[in-house]
Amino acid sequence: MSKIKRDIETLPVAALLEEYPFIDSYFSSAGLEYSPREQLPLKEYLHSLEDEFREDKAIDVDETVSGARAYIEQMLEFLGLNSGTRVRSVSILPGTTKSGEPEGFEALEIRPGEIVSIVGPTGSGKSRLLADIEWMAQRDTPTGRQVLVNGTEPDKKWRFSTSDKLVAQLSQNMNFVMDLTVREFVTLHAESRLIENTDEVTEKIIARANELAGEQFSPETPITSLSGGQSRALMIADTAILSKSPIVLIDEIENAGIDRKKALELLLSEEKIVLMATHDPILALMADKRIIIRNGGIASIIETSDGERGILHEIEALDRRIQTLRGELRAGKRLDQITI
Ligand SMILES: Nc1ncnc2c1ncn2[C@@H]1O[C@H](COP(=O)(O)OP(=O)(O)OP(=O)(O)O)[C@@H](O)[C@H]1O
Repeated sequence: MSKIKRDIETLPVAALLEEYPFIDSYFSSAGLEYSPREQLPLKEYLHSLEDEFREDKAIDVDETVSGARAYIEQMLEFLGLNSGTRVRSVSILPGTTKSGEPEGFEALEIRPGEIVSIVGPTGSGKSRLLADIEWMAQRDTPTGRQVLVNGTEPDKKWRFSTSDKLVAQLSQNMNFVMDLTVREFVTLHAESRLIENTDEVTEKIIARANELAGEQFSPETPITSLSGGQSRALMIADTAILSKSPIVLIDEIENAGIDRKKALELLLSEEKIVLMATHDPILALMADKRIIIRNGGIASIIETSDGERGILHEIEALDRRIQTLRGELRAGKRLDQITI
Protein backbone atom coordinates (compact mmCIF):
# COMPACT_ATOMS: atom_id res chain seq x y z
CA MET A 1 0.00 0.00 0.00
CA SER A 2 2.73 2.47 0.92
CA LYS A 3 4.27 1.94 -2.49
CA ILE A 4 1.05 3.09 -4.12
CA LYS A 5 0.82 6.18 -1.95
CA ARG A 6 4.31 7.28 -2.96
CA ASP A 7 3.63 6.56 -6.61
CA ILE A 8 0.49 8.64 -6.71
CA GLU A 9 2.25 11.66 -5.22
CA THR A 10 5.35 11.55 -7.38
CA LEU A 11 4.76 9.64 -10.62
CA PRO A 12 3.98 11.67 -13.73
CA VAL A 13 0.50 10.94 -15.08
CA ALA A 14 2.08 9.18 -18.10
CA ALA A 15 4.04 6.81 -15.85
CA LEU A 16 0.98 6.24 -13.65
CA LEU A 17 -0.93 5.12 -16.73
CA GLU A 18 1.87 2.82 -17.72
CA GLU A 19 2.10 1.26 -14.26
CA TYR A 20 -1.67 0.99 -13.67
CA PRO A 21 -3.36 1.04 -17.12
CA PHE A 22 -6.82 0.60 -15.59
CA ILE A 23 -6.58 4.08 -14.00
CA ASP A 24 -7.53 5.42 -17.42
CA SER A 25 -11.17 4.46 -16.85
CA TYR A 26 -11.14 6.23 -13.47
CA PHE A 27 -9.82 9.40 -15.12
CA SER A 28 -12.34 9.30 -17.92
CA SER A 29 -15.25 8.73 -15.53
CA ALA A 30 -14.05 11.86 -13.67
CA GLY A 31 -14.30 13.73 -16.99
CA LEU A 32 -10.56 14.33 -17.34
CA GLU A 33 -9.02 14.76 -20.75
CA TYR A 34 -5.25 14.51 -20.71
CA SER A 35 -2.37 13.60 -22.91
CA PRO A 36 -1.04 10.07 -22.37
CA ARG A 37 2.40 11.73 -22.32
CA GLU A 38 1.49 14.11 -19.47
CA GLN A 39 4.66 14.60 -17.39
CA LEU A 40 3.16 16.35 -14.33
CA PRO A 41 2.24 14.27 -11.28
CA LEU A 42 -1.53 13.91 -10.82
CA LYS A 43 -2.00 16.60 -8.19
CA GLU A 44 0.06 19.19 -10.05
CA TYR A 45 -1.68 18.27 -13.27
CA LEU A 46 -5.10 18.80 -11.68
CA HIS A 47 -3.97 22.18 -10.30
CA SER A 48 -2.75 23.15 -13.76
CA LEU A 49 -6.26 22.82 -15.22
CA GLU A 50 -8.34 25.94 -15.74
CA ASP A 51 -10.52 26.77 -12.71
CA GLU A 52 -13.55 26.94 -14.96
CA PHE A 53 -12.92 23.42 -16.33
CA ARG A 54 -12.52 22.02 -12.82
CA GLU A 55 -15.71 23.70 -11.67
CA ASP A 56 -17.54 22.53 -14.73
CA LYS A 57 -16.57 18.89 -14.11
CA ALA A 58 -16.91 19.25 -10.32
CA ILE A 59 -13.29 18.15 -9.84
CA ASP A 60 -11.92 18.51 -6.33
CA VAL A 61 -8.14 18.03 -6.49
CA ASP A 62 -7.65 16.26 -3.16
CA GLU A 63 -10.70 14.09 -3.57
CA THR A 64 -9.65 13.04 -7.08
CA VAL A 65 -6.15 12.12 -5.90
CA SER A 66 -7.38 10.08 -2.95
CA GLY A 67 -10.07 8.52 -5.16
CA ALA A 68 -7.38 7.48 -7.64
CA ARG A 69 -5.37 5.91 -4.83
CA ALA A 70 -8.36 3.96 -3.52
CA TYR A 71 -9.20 2.88 -7.06
CA ILE A 72 -5.68 1.55 -7.66
CA GLU A 73 -5.60 -0.28 -4.35
CA GLN A 74 -8.94 -1.93 -4.98
CA MET A 75 -8.12 -2.82 -8.55
CA LEU A 76 -4.84 -4.43 -7.50
CA GLU A 77 -6.73 -6.33 -4.88
CA PHE A 78 -9.51 -7.24 -7.31
CA LEU A 79 -7.11 -8.36 -10.01
CA GLY A 80 -5.25 -10.52 -7.57
CA LEU A 81 -2.01 -8.82 -8.52
CA ASN A 82 -0.89 -8.85 -4.94
CA SER A 83 -1.25 -12.58 -4.68
CA GLY A 84 1.53 -13.29 -7.17
CA THR A 85 -0.65 -15.32 -9.55
CA ARG A 86 -0.75 -13.59 -12.88
CA VAL A 87 -3.01 -15.33 -15.35
CA ARG A 88 -2.04 -14.47 -18.91
CA SER A 89 -4.21 -17.06 -20.62
CA VAL A 90 -6.64 -19.90 -20.05
CA SER A 91 -6.75 -22.62 -22.71
CA ILE A 92 -9.40 -25.24 -23.24
CA LEU A 93 -8.29 -28.37 -25.07
CA PRO A 94 -10.99 -30.50 -26.70
CA GLY A 95 -12.52 -33.64 -25.22
CA THR A 96 -15.59 -35.49 -26.44
CA THR A 97 -19.33 -34.85 -26.83
CA LYS A 98 -22.00 -36.76 -24.93
CA SER A 99 -21.89 -39.41 -27.65
CA GLY A 100 -18.12 -39.75 -27.38
CA GLU A 101 -17.23 -37.91 -30.59
CA PRO A 102 -14.32 -35.46 -30.69
CA GLU A 103 -15.30 -31.82 -30.16
CA GLY A 104 -15.35 -29.47 -33.15
CA PHE A 105 -12.47 -27.16 -32.25
CA GLU A 106 -8.70 -27.37 -31.96
CA ALA A 107 -7.95 -25.37 -28.82
CA LEU A 108 -9.42 -22.19 -27.37
CA GLU A 109 -7.21 -19.63 -25.70
CA ILE A 110 -8.85 -16.86 -23.66
CA ARG A 111 -6.95 -13.83 -22.44
CA PRO A 112 -7.56 -11.32 -19.65
CA GLY A 113 -10.04 -8.62 -20.64
CA GLU A 114 -12.06 -10.99 -22.83
CA ILE A 115 -15.70 -11.87 -22.29
CA VAL A 116 -16.74 -15.21 -23.71
CA SER A 117 -20.36 -16.30 -23.78
CA ILE A 118 -21.50 -19.89 -23.91
CA VAL A 119 -24.72 -20.60 -25.78
CA GLY A 120 -26.65 -23.74 -26.64
CA PRO A 121 -29.94 -25.50 -25.96
CA THR A 122 -31.08 -26.44 -22.45
CA GLY A 123 -29.17 -29.46 -21.21
CA SER A 124 -26.52 -29.19 -23.95
CA GLY A 125 -23.59 -28.84 -21.54
CA LYS A 126 -23.01 -25.13 -20.84
CA SER A 127 -22.79 -25.54 -17.07
CA ARG A 128 -20.55 -28.56 -17.61
CA LEU A 129 -18.06 -26.40 -19.50
CA LEU A 130 -18.03 -23.83 -16.69
CA ALA A 131 -17.54 -26.65 -14.20
CA ASP A 132 -14.59 -27.96 -16.23
CA ILE A 133 -12.95 -24.56 -15.99
CA GLU A 134 -13.74 -24.16 -12.31
CA TRP A 135 -12.28 -27.57 -11.58
CA MET A 136 -9.34 -26.98 -13.95
CA ALA A 137 -10.22 -30.28 -15.64
CA GLN A 138 -7.29 -32.51 -16.57
CA ARG A 139 -9.07 -35.06 -18.74
CA ASP A 140 -10.70 -36.28 -15.54
CA THR A 141 -14.31 -35.06 -16.01
CA PRO A 142 -17.13 -36.56 -18.17
CA THR A 143 -16.07 -34.37 -21.13
CA GLY A 144 -12.40 -35.39 -21.10
CA ARG A 145 -11.36 -31.74 -21.62
CA GLN A 146 -8.13 -30.29 -20.37
CA VAL A 147 -7.77 -26.73 -19.07
CA LEU A 148 -4.37 -25.01 -19.09
CA VAL A 149 -3.33 -21.80 -17.36
CA ASN A 150 -0.52 -19.82 -18.99
CA GLY A 151 -0.08 -22.75 -21.38
CA THR A 152 0.66 -25.34 -18.71
CA GLU A 153 -1.16 -27.67 -16.35
CA PRO A 154 -2.16 -25.55 -13.37
CA ASP A 155 -0.91 -26.23 -9.89
CA LYS A 156 -3.20 -28.63 -8.01
CA LYS A 157 -3.37 -26.22 -5.07
CA TRP A 158 -5.85 -24.11 -7.07
CA ARG A 159 -8.34 -26.94 -7.03
CA PHE A 160 -8.49 -27.14 -3.29
CA SER A 161 -7.48 -23.78 -1.93
CA THR A 162 -10.34 -21.53 -0.91
CA SER A 163 -8.27 -18.41 -0.35
CA ASP A 164 -6.13 -18.65 -3.46
CA LYS A 165 -8.77 -19.51 -6.05
CA LEU A 166 -8.19 -18.77 -9.69
CA VAL A 167 -11.88 -18.91 -10.40
CA ALA A 168 -14.83 -17.07 -8.87
CA GLN A 169 -18.14 -18.75 -9.65
CA LEU A 170 -21.43 -16.87 -9.67
CA SER A 171 -24.04 -19.59 -9.70
CA GLN A 172 -27.78 -19.34 -10.12
CA ASN A 173 -28.79 -20.03 -6.58
CA MET A 174 -27.70 -18.01 -3.62
CA ASN A 175 -29.20 -19.51 -0.51
CA PHE A 176 -28.10 -17.65 2.55
CA VAL A 177 -28.55 -19.42 5.83
CA MET A 178 -26.64 -17.08 8.13
CA ASP A 179 -28.40 -14.74 10.48
CA LEU A 180 -26.57 -11.54 9.46
CA THR A 181 -27.49 -8.17 8.05
CA VAL A 182 -26.21 -7.22 4.62
CA ARG A 183 -23.63 -4.90 6.19
CA GLU A 184 -22.39 -7.56 8.64
CA PHE A 185 -22.12 -10.11 5.87
CA VAL A 186 -20.15 -7.90 3.51
CA THR A 187 -17.95 -6.56 6.32
CA LEU A 188 -17.08 -10.10 7.37
CA HIS A 189 -16.16 -10.93 3.83
CA ALA A 190 -14.08 -7.77 3.39
CA GLU A 191 -12.26 -8.45 6.66
CA SER A 192 -11.46 -11.99 5.57
CA ARG A 193 -9.83 -10.51 2.47
CA LEU A 194 -7.64 -8.34 4.69
CA ILE A 195 -8.86 -5.12 3.12
CA GLU A 196 -7.72 -2.05 5.05
CA ASN A 197 -10.61 0.31 4.44
CA THR A 198 -13.33 -2.24 5.25
CA ASP A 199 -16.09 0.29 5.97
CA GLU A 200 -15.58 2.17 2.75
CA VAL A 201 -15.43 -1.00 0.65
CA THR A 202 -18.51 -2.41 2.38
CA GLU A 203 -20.53 0.73 1.65
CA LYS A 204 -19.34 0.65 -1.94
CA ILE A 205 -20.37 -2.97 -2.46
CA ILE A 206 -23.84 -2.32 -1.05
CA ALA A 207 -24.22 0.82 -3.18
CA ARG A 208 -23.17 -1.00 -6.35
CA ALA A 209 -25.46 -3.93 -5.56
CA ASN A 210 -28.36 -1.50 -5.19
CA GLU A 211 -27.57 -0.04 -8.59
CA LEU A 212 -27.94 -3.52 -10.06
CA ALA A 213 -30.99 -4.67 -8.11
CA GLY A 214 -34.50 -3.84 -9.26
CA GLU A 215 -35.67 -3.15 -5.70
CA GLN A 216 -33.45 -1.27 -3.26
CA PHE A 217 -32.38 -2.78 0.05
CA SER A 218 -30.72 -1.25 3.09
CA PRO A 219 -27.49 -2.31 4.80
CA GLU A 220 -29.60 -3.37 7.79
CA THR A 221 -31.67 -5.88 5.79
CA PRO A 222 -31.09 -9.46 6.97
CA ILE A 223 -29.47 -11.36 4.10
CA THR A 224 -32.03 -14.15 4.48
CA SER A 225 -34.81 -11.76 3.48
CA LEU A 226 -33.18 -10.53 0.27
CA SER A 227 -35.03 -11.47 -2.91
CA GLY A 228 -33.34 -13.70 -5.50
CA GLY A 229 -32.42 -10.66 -7.61
CA GLN A 230 -31.14 -8.68 -4.64
CA SER A 231 -28.91 -11.45 -3.34
CA ARG A 232 -27.60 -12.04 -6.85
CA ALA A 233 -26.83 -8.33 -7.20
CA LEU A 234 -25.05 -8.40 -3.86
CA MET A 235 -22.93 -11.38 -4.87
CA ILE A 236 -22.00 -9.79 -8.19
CA ALA A 237 -20.93 -6.52 -6.55
CA ASP A 238 -19.07 -8.49 -3.90
CA THR A 239 -17.23 -10.59 -6.49
CA ALA A 240 -16.42 -7.57 -8.64
CA ILE A 241 -15.00 -5.52 -5.80
CA LEU A 242 -13.56 -8.09 -3.41
CA SER A 243 -12.59 -11.15 -5.39
CA LYS A 244 -8.95 -11.71 -6.23
CA SER A 245 -9.77 -14.45 -8.71
CA PRO A 246 -8.68 -13.53 -12.23
CA ILE A 247 -11.35 -15.72 -13.82
CA VAL A 248 -15.07 -15.10 -13.24
CA LEU A 249 -17.66 -17.68 -14.28
CA ILE A 250 -21.31 -16.71 -14.53
CA ASP A 251 -24.17 -19.13 -14.91
CA GLU A 252 -27.36 -17.45 -16.10
CA ILE A 253 -27.33 -13.85 -14.98
CA GLU A 254 -30.62 -13.12 -16.75
CA ASN A 255 -33.16 -14.78 -14.53
CA ALA A 256 -32.39 -12.67 -11.54
CA GLY A 257 -34.23 -9.44 -12.28
CA ILE A 258 -31.08 -7.30 -12.18
CA ASP A 259 -29.49 -4.83 -14.57
CA ARG A 260 -27.46 -7.30 -16.59
CA LYS A 261 -25.48 -4.82 -18.59
CA LYS A 262 -24.37 -2.87 -15.54
CA ALA A 263 -23.54 -6.14 -13.80
CA LEU A 264 -21.26 -7.16 -16.62
CA GLU A 265 -19.64 -3.75 -16.80
CA LEU A 266 -19.00 -3.90 -13.07
CA LEU A 267 -17.45 -7.34 -13.37
CA LEU A 268 -15.41 -6.49 -16.37
CA SER A 269 -12.02 -5.05 -16.06
CA GLU A 270 -9.22 -5.13 -18.54
CA GLU A 271 -7.52 -7.85 -16.60
CA LYS A 272 -10.34 -10.33 -15.90
CA ILE A 273 -11.46 -13.30 -17.91
CA VAL A 274 -15.25 -13.54 -17.88
CA LEU A 275 -17.08 -16.62 -19.11
CA MET A 276 -20.86 -16.73 -18.95
CA ALA A 277 -23.42 -19.30 -19.93
CA THR A 278 -26.49 -17.54 -21.26
CA HIS A 279 -29.75 -17.82 -23.18
CA ASP A 280 -29.94 -14.03 -23.45
CA PRO A 281 -29.08 -12.50 -26.86
CA ILE A 282 -27.87 -9.23 -25.29
CA LEU A 283 -25.35 -10.98 -23.08
CA ALA A 284 -24.37 -13.40 -25.84
CA LEU A 285 -23.57 -10.48 -28.18
CA MET A 286 -21.84 -8.37 -25.54
CA ALA A 287 -19.13 -11.01 -25.48
CA ASP A 288 -16.08 -10.84 -27.73
CA LYS A 289 -16.75 -14.39 -28.82
CA ARG A 290 -19.25 -17.09 -28.13
CA ILE A 291 -18.89 -20.79 -27.71
CA ILE A 292 -21.63 -22.86 -29.31
CA ILE A 293 -22.38 -25.99 -27.32
CA ARG A 294 -24.20 -28.91 -28.86
CA ASN A 295 -24.71 -32.40 -27.44
CA GLY A 296 -22.15 -31.77 -24.67
CA GLY A 297 -19.39 -30.59 -26.99
CA ILE A 298 -18.06 -27.29 -28.29
CA ALA A 299 -19.41 -27.30 -31.85
CA SER A 300 -17.89 -23.97 -32.90
CA ILE A 301 -16.53 -20.65 -31.67
CA ILE A 302 -17.86 -17.46 -33.26
CA GLU A 303 -16.31 -13.98 -32.97
CA THR A 304 -18.89 -11.23 -32.54
CA SER A 305 -18.89 -9.24 -35.80
CA ASP A 306 -19.47 -5.50 -36.26
CA GLY A 307 -22.78 -6.37 -37.92
CA GLU A 308 -23.84 -8.28 -34.85
CA ARG A 309 -22.83 -5.39 -32.60
CA GLY A 310 -25.17 -3.21 -34.66
CA ILE A 311 -27.95 -5.71 -34.03
CA LEU A 312 -27.03 -5.66 -30.34
CA HIS A 313 -27.89 -1.93 -30.23
CA GLU A 314 -31.30 -2.70 -31.71
CA ILE A 315 -31.96 -5.43 -29.17
CA GLU A 316 -30.85 -3.15 -26.36
CA ALA A 317 -33.36 -0.51 -27.46
CA LEU A 318 -36.11 -3.15 -27.44
CA ASP A 319 -34.93 -4.33 -24.06
CA ARG A 320 -35.11 -0.81 -22.62
CA ARG A 321 -38.69 -0.59 -23.81
CA ILE A 322 -39.54 -3.90 -22.17
CA GLN A 323 -37.86 -2.78 -18.93
CA THR A 324 -39.90 0.43 -18.96
CA LEU A 325 -43.12 -1.50 -19.50
CA ARG A 326 -42.15 -3.92 -16.74
CA GLY A 327 -41.52 -1.03 -14.38
CA GLU A 328 -44.88 0.51 -15.19
CA LEU A 329 -46.65 -2.81 -14.63
CA ARG A 330 -44.87 -3.27 -11.33
CA ALA A 331 -45.92 0.20 -10.29
CA GLY A 332 -49.53 -0.81 -10.89
CA LYS A 333 -50.07 1.30 -14.01
CA ARG A 334 -52.14 0.42 -17.07
CA LEU A 335 -50.01 0.22 -20.19
CA ASP A 336 -52.71 1.70 -22.44
CA GLN A 337 -52.72 4.87 -20.39
CA ILE A 338 -49.05 5.77 -20.48
CA THR A 339 -46.96 7.32 -23.22
CA ILE A 340 -43.52 5.89 -23.77
N1 LIG B 1 -19.29 -33.88 -23.09
C1 LIG B 1 -20.08 -34.46 -22.16
N2 LIG B 1 -19.96 -35.76 -21.88
C2 LIG B 1 -20.75 -36.35 -20.98
N3 LIG B 1 -21.71 -35.72 -20.26
C3 LIG B 1 -21.88 -34.41 -20.50
C4 LIG B 1 -21.08 -33.70 -21.44
N4 LIG B 1 -21.47 -32.40 -21.46
C5 LIG B 1 -22.49 -32.31 -20.58
N5 LIG B 1 -22.73 -33.49 -19.99
C6 LIG B 1 -23.78 -33.74 -18.98
O1 LIG B 1 -25.05 -33.37 -19.52
C7 LIG B 1 -25.90 -32.85 -18.51
C8 LIG B 1 -26.48 -31.48 -18.91
O2 LIG B 1 -25.43 -30.53 -19.01
P1 LIG B 1 -25.50 -29.06 -18.41
O3 LIG B 1 -26.19 -29.06 -17.09
O4 LIG B 1 -24.13 -28.52 -18.46
O5 LIG B 1 -26.45 -28.33 -19.49
P2 LIG B 1 -26.77 -26.77 -19.68
O6 LIG B 1 -26.49 -26.44 -21.10
O7 LIG B 1 -26.06 -25.98 -18.67
O8 LIG B 1 -28.33 -26.73 -19.43
P3 LIG B 1 -29.28 -25.49 -18.97
O9 LIG B 1 -29.37 -24.56 -20.15
O10 LIG B 1 -30.57 -26.18 -18.69
O11 LIG B 1 -28.66 -24.89 -17.75
C9 LIG B 1 -25.07 -32.80 -17.25
O12 LIG B 1 -25.36 -33.93 -16.46
C10 LIG B 1 -23.64 -32.88 -17.77
O13 LIG B 1 -22.73 -33.42 -16.82
